[in-house]
Amino acid sequence: MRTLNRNRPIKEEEIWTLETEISHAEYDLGFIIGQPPEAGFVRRRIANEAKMEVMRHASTFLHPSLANDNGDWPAPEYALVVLNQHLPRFAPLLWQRAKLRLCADGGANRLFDGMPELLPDEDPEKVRVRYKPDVIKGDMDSIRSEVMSFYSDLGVKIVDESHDQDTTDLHKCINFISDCTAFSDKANLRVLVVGALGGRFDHEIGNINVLYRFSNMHIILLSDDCLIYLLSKVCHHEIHIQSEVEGPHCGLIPIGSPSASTTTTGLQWNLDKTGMHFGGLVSTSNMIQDGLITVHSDSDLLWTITIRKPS
Ligand SMILES: Nc1ncnc2c1ncn2[C@@H]1O[C@H](COP(=O)(O)OP(=O)(O)OP(=O)(O)O)[C@@H](O)[C@H]1O
Ligand SMILES: Cc1ncc(C[n+]2csc(CCO)c2C)c(N)n1
Repeated sequence: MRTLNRNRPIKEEEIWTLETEISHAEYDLGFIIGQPPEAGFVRRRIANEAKMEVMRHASTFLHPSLANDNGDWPAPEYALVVLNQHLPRFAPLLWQRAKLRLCADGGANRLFDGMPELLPDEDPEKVRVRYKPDVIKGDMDSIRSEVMSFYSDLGVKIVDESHDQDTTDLHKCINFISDCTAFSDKANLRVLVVGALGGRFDHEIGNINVLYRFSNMHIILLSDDCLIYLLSKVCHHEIHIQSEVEGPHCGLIPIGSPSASTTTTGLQWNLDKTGMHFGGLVSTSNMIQDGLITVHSDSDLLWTITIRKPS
């Protein structure tokens, strides 16, 4: 291979040749055994893709008996954030699974009012004491005073950040979880956010923005009807469908930036190195066809899937 003379500018055709030589070297090293000898830069991309990590996703937290069953992979740990919207019917299940529980400001009202409604056979006061959050955090303009007093009397940590009017209450809660040392391995932490979808569109977009702002964390936004999370372009993704609790409708949305190439398997309408952008193709009303969905893309994508209603 030639060496470059760094004292003179490199011409475009020379870069191309250099790329091809690098690709040949990688090809010879066996990164891409079996690939046809196409143009060098194509081989190099394939080589890079072959080295990408696979991230595995499974909504076992919604399954009544499977919360920690993640196959051969390490069991996930959960944190729960309750937002200021109607509490979903599966909130008690997620609560039981979570190691850390937060309410974002008015989310505390929803917990206070909603848990006794979801458990109507029990004494409301006992339910409220049992479902006591670890932290209530936000700018505190929505929590009712009696709710604040009730939880502070129980020793709940209350973090008033009313001085910050530039980040949302959800953002403030995720900051708390991000700084929390209670989790042994943040890579196995899943942050479940209930009440995140439906309702006010600006809030929904603010919640989705938090997925991008904290793209190094695994945050799952939930409503009664569906869940969404971000599939980062730096990994290949395996989504293990929990068909008793989720599906069949799903979508892949290039919300942050367009994708020039996305490839999927396991869907009714798969993509094969297909581009997606707003104003062009976005994958909505797609359907699960297989228990395993794979996705790889040159762009971050939102994955969404419906949550089944109890029959
Ligand atoms: N209608 C809604 N749709 C989606 N998310 C919501 C909705 N209402 C509230 N939230 C979420 O719950 C969090 C707490 O909401 P709350 O009503 O207590 O405060 P807010 O003053 O409306 O929100 P913020 O202070 O974050 O702007 C919000 O940060 C947001 O993430
Ligand atoms: C450009 C811009 N738009 C809106 C807000 C207002 N805002 C954003 S997040 C938030 C919630 C605080 O809990 C509020 C009031 C801002 N600061 N900057």
